[in-house]
Amino acid sequence: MTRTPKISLIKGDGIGIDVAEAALAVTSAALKHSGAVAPNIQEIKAGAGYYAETGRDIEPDGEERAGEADAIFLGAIGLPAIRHKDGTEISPHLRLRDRYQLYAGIRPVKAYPNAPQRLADPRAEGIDMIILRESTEGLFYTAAVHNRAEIVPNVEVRDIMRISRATTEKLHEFAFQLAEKRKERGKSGRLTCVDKANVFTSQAFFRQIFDEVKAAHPTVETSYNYVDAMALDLVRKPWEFDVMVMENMFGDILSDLCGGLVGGMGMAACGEIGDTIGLFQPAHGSAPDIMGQDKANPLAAILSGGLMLDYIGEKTGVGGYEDAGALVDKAVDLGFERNALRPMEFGGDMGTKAVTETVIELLEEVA
Ligand SMILES: NC(=O)C1=CN([C@@H]2O[C@H](COP(=O)(O)OP(=O)(O)OC[C@H]3O[C@@H](n4cnc5c(N)ncnc54)[C@H](O)[C@@H]3O)[C@@H](O)[C@H]2O)C=CC1
Ligand SMILES: CC(C)CC(=O)C(=O)O
Repeated sequence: MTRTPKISLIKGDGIGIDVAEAALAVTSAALKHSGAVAPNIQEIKAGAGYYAETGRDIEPDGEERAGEADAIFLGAIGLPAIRHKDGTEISPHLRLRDRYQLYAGIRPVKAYPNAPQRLADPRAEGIDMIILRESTEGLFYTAAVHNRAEIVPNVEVRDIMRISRATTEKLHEFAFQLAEKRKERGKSGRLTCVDKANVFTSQAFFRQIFDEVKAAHPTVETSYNYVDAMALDLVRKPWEFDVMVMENMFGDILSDLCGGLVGGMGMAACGEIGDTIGLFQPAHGSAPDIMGQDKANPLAAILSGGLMLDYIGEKTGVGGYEDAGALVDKAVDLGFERNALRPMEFGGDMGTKAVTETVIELLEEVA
């Protein structure tokens, strides 16, 4: 008998709540079209709003329960007005990344027709690449939520850039396999190691492990870029890149730059994969400047939902999930081709609900 996949749902704060609901509506419609069994969804309360009410950033046992599912879906967490005494924000999702070792943060960057290309060069229309952001260590290793920084109150604070062999080997292996898969699908499959190996020993170690893993993947075309030059190249010739692998903080920053290249953060999907579970969320935050106004672009969340269906299908073998993930991508592709998806985020006339309803209608056509 087919088992029922389980999803842990954390809606979070601000527009995170709206886009998570949009992603659930779309994924549930896609699963119906592919004839798959509906997942069992268990909601977990967490976030800045929850902290303001209860003094906890996630409900009791929430971290453990999140990990009992096949996948976690998260809207966004944080509200700048709600902070800890040390000035940092509420971010229990960083503990989830750490606890479940979600080391491979996949962030697709794709230019769609009729969405704004921020670069005048016509080659920008072909942007289709992936940022692979290590998501458990690097400079986030001492994120305040982990309580690992070296602090001399009011005198000095040291955050640490941690690059471990165990995590970095897995990350680079994932990167090479991803590059190979993309080459099979007709992309260039070129893999760029983005680091700061000219200055930091930790980053030279990151590159050393890249070279070691490369030896087992001789057919993958590789290159190196220092992170500062990478920022330059993402503006002057992003079409030359396919998969870029980097430590956590570099990936955090460059993925916003890449979101900007293809329209805005409402286009920036994300899947954070570990050995036993994956967490899927849009790469953006709670966008307090537009929350409660039906202005958020839900497509980053919807595309992240598509990534989640694909992941659950591959992980559990339950029928219809991978097909449903592909349907979500097809519906979004068709919507942009036809100019039927016009999010307010880039000057369109469609709010969160209208974009979501349109994707659901398009699913009927592509199914
Ligand atoms: N993974 C997460 O949960 C993240 C949470 N945050 C938190 O979110 C809060 C706001 O952070 P910001 O730095 O303002 O980043 P943000 O990503 O929430 O917003 C940056 C800009 O992009 C716009 N934007 C973001 N998503 C959008 C969407 N789907 N549709 C249309 N416009 C969108 C916002 O309106 C804003 O102008 C903070 O509390 C921050 O800590 C920030 C980034 C990631
Ligand atoms: C608010 C942060 C915890 C979110 C962030 O920057 C991230 O996605 O890593």
